[in-house]
Amino acid sequence: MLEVKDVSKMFDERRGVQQIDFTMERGEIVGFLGPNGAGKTTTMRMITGYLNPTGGSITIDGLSMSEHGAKARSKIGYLPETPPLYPEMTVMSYLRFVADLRNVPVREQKKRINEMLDKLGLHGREQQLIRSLSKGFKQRLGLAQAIIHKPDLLVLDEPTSGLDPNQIIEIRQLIRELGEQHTVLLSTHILPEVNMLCNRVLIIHQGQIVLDERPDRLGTAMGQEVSLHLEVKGPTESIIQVVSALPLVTEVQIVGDGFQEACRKEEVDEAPITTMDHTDTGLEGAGQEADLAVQVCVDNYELSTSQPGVLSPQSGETIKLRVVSQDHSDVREALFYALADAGYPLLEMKREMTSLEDVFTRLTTEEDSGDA
Ligand SMILES: Nc1ncnc2c1ncn2[C@@H]1O[C@H](COP(=O)(O)OP(=O)(O)OP(=O)(O)O)[C@@H](O)[C@H]1O
Repeated sequence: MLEVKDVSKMFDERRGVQQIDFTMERGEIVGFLGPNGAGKTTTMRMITGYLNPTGGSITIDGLSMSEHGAKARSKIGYLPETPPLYPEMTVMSYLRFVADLRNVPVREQKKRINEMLDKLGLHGREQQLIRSLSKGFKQRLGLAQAIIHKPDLLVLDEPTSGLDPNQIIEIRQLIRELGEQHTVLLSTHILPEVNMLCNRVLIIHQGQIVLDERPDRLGTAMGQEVSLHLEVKGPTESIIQVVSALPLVTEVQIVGDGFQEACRKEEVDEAPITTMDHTDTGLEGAGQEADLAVQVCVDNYELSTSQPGVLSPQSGETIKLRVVSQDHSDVREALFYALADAGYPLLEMKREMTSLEDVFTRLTTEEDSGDA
């Protein structure tokens, strides 16, 4: 529904945005992140038609912003960083004013304004002067002016900035609800807000998009392995055999206390992490005999899993494993059933996620290099 293609806006040689390229599909809530001065507001102002790009094209629902500006703008609602409110107007007179401005048909205006009062919790404040509203209520009114004409795309520039924690929760809830009916582009400096609200994240740095990814795939995008952490009850070797026999499992590590305990029993030097590589077992399908060419490596000490009893914690003991799968495939169900079938209770399983904070810091603190 939105296509931003090769869009640039240079204010001078250094400042502005260069060759921004991304699309948004209907129903998406996209978080737009970047350090101060990265180019978020400039990009949003071009998308909403407030600023003309120096190059590239912006299309909304097939309508080019440069050729069909008014029609394209009618499909967009925009809440700038500072809501465009008139302090001397009452809430009601302001809503009438923006309904006119946004060409809401006169016969529909009363109903539409009522919907806005309902949706944004503004009932009872119709006659209040805008200047006497709290910041949270001003933001609600700002959202009302952005959606009064039922736009397809909602562009929100730091909508929770400057609000107190309660107001932030309220506005986030409103954004979540609005996201059910509108496509939303949301800029923010609050990274957890993106995890809470968005199904995609764009990071802009020094005027260029440096990341476009789903929040749950950040690790993959950064070339990091996605791994599962398991806690399983039962004998170490047998559990390792069961887990490593799964065809898509490529690596198993024993982590944490269980293994240290097992090592001490055998008077092996303390080694909290072991690695078992299963990349080349030749397994092709589930249920096949596993050629357990698997070794548990502890520093220079190697233990073959085919020698039973070498690592055998007492019954009732649990082990913690880190499991990596081929091409980040989802092996959670397979692990669950394999361990259940083998009679080893799975006590915990969680995915190790790369945090948005890590990714943001890595992508936006690099020096201004030639290819930045
Ligand atoms: N009207 C303007 N004239 C000159 N330079 C400008 C203008 N507007 C923005 N800039 C510059 O363009 C760059 C991008 O600014 P922009 O406001 O888009 O960043 P931002 O990511 O929204 O930052 P913030 O998070 O601080 O709001 C900055 O270097 C800024 O100084």
